[in-house]
Amino acid sequence: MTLSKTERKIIEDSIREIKDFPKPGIVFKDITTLLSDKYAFGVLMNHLYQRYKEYNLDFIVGIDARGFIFASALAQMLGIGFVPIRKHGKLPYTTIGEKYSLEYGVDEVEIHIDAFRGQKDARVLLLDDLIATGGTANAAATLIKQAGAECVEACFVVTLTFLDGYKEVEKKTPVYSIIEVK
Ligand SMILES: O=P(O)(O)OC[C@H]1O[C@H](OP(=O)(O)OP(=O)(O)O)[C@H](O)[C@@H]1O
Ligand SMILES: Nc1ncnc2[nH]cnc12
Repeated sequence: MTLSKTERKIIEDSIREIKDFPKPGIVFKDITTLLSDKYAFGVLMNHLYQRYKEYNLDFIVGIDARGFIFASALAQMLGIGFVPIRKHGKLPYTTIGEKYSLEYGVDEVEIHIDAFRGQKDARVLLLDDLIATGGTANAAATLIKQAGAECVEACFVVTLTFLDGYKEVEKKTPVYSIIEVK
């Protein structure tokens, strides 16, 4: 299920760019303007539905916080479960954690140990709004495996291809990007 040039442009044009946020030199891709545009959000979610309905998925995993929006919506459309990967200290039950590098220092994401409800080799899609350095997505893919599931693909609405983050994730799992920023 391919996305037409027109559909891709509708999605691309709906994402606002904020220069120098959160710090000088960063061009922040603001997806709030995509979400509030019912047409663009619909084009995106319909494309994701058409693509992933054939994947025989069991769960969609979303990453805290922007990833939750797309992942939970898609899980409902596909009629399957949603699983959150959260920043350290936010999940209430027993967790597995994975540290990753940021520009300065380290951070950690976590998943509930029973996130996939005991289902052996559950087929999982990892979905996030954006991949930059790949630290977050890499850690998330590791956690999915450690929690006993198979990450069949990692999908990003926006991939910053001028950074190599996505290449690291591709070593573990296929990567699918809607918008590539060169
Ligand atoms: O590829 P990376 O360099 O790891 O960066 C990508 C991550 O950064 C953003 O989340 P952020 O941590 O800013 O959290 P938020 O969704 O709560 O804003 C984005 O939503 C990704 O999850
Ligand atoms: N340029 C960017 N825009 C939005 N979210 C980001 N997360 C990391 N880099 C980002």
